Order: sequence, then C-alpha cells, then structure tokens
Amino acid sequence: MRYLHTMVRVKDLDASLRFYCDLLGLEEVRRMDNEKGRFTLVFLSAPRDKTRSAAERAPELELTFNWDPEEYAGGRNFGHLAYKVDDVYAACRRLMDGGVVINRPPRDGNMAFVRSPDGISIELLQEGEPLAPAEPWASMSNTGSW
Ligand SMILES: C[C@@H](O)C(=O)SC[C@H](NC(=O)CC[C@H](N)C(=O)O)C(=O)NCC(=O)O
Ligand code: NI
Repeated sequence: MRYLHTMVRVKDLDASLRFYCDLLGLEEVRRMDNEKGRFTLVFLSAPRDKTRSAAERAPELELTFNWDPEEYAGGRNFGHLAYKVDDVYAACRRLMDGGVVINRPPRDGNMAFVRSPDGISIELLQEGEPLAPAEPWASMSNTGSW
C-alpha cells in the first residue's frame, strides 16, 4: 500500500490555483472535467525532483471543484497539509506579497502556517538548521488560528 493524495474541495478554482501554484509553488500535473458529475479535478504536485517529468511525479494534492455551488462546513477534525520548504522566509514573503495572511509567522526561522482561500491550514517547515530571527517575521504576532 502507498499513500496517493489528499483531496480538498475548493469553491473558487482560479483563486485556489493562484494560491497553491503561483504563490505556494505546486505544479499542476493533470486535470479532468466530468460533464456528467459537473466537477473538475486538478492534481497538484510539489516540485521536488526536476529530473522527472511532472507526469512521473505522484500528485499529492487533488483539488475538487464542483461546478454547482455547495457549502463546505465543519471539518475541524482536519488539521493541515504540510510542505518542506528550502527557505521558510522566502516562501512566506512570496505568499505575503501575494496577499496571503501569515497566520503563524516563521519567528523561529523554522515553521509557519498560512491558510488556503478555503481555509485549509498549510504548514511550511524548513528542515535542518533554522534561520536566524529576521524582520518582519520576528516581530509579527500570530493571526487567527491554525
Ligand atoms: C480520481 C480520484 O482520485 C477521486 O478521488 S474521484 C472521487 C470522487 N470524486 C467526485 O465525485 C468529485 C465530485 C463530488 N461531487 C465530490 O465533491 O466529491 C468521489 O467519489 N468523491 C466522493 C468523496 O467522498 O470523495
Ligand atoms: Ni482522490
């Protein structure tokens, strides 16, 4: 058995692709439209191995966009999606410049939390030696919950 992916339902596919791809850095591997079911699936993968084509990489995140609006309530039992990043400060800077709120700033140079347009909590973890405290992160306080 091996892990395949996590599926999240999104209310605005364009806003979600801007967040997950343009700002977070994931790459779209494939997508499928289902006319009968009236939904679109988009599979995203973290670019970790440039030597393999996107099609060869396991897409670890599946976005489901239902064409007919639905309410997606509850789900507090779901925690977060976690990604290892090379530079947590650079990742947060790109997200913040793109208008994303940094719920838990990387004050310790190691871990940060942001939320997707649908409120999915995303952990950004820099493994190895944490970066030295730096502004604006060192003086930022937590925003909301994660
Ligand atoms: C392709 C494979 O990875 C899937 O997950 S397809 C699963 C299928 N998805 C849908 O039907 C999407 C539209 C549906 N309205 C929805 O919002 O899920 C499915 O069985 N979904 C049910 C589920 O609980 O995931
Ligand atoms: Ni799936």
